[in-house]
Amino acid sequence: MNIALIAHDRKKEEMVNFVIAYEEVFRHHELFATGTTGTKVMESTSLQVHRFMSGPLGGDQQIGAMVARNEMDLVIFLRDPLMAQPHEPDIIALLRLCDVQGIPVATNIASAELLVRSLGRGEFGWRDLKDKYKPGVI
Ligand SMILES: O=C(CO)COP(=O)(O)O
Repeated sequence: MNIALIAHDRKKEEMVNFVIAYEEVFRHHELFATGTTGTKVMESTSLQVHRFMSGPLGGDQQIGAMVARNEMDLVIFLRDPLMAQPHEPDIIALLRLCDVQGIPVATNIASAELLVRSLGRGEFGWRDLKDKYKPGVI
């Protein structure tokens, strides 16, 4: 599965600790991240992460492009709900596209944990049918 990891600055330590805790699950998947988040994850784990640009410079939009093509299977986006971001429109756009495509997205650590445990149990097999599933078409 293709997994996106994104964390705002005050959530980066939480993201790194989370990825360390579930490293054995993440090891079996392709990881993508915004620039700084990806760097911090790679510095603290043995995982390889495809890094896009930093979020404020367009990284959220680059991940959004994969989401729009239904190429991302899970998005973990630890947002900072207490600090305004200069690229807020990009953030909203990314989350909107997750809803357009029906892609699982976690914006806090509790939801992330539930989704990653589900992933570890092999419960994301339905994503293999993604080419057959067209959003908005019943
Ligand atoms: O700003 C971000 C997401 O909106 C995160 O970007 P970085 O991982 O580059 O800090």
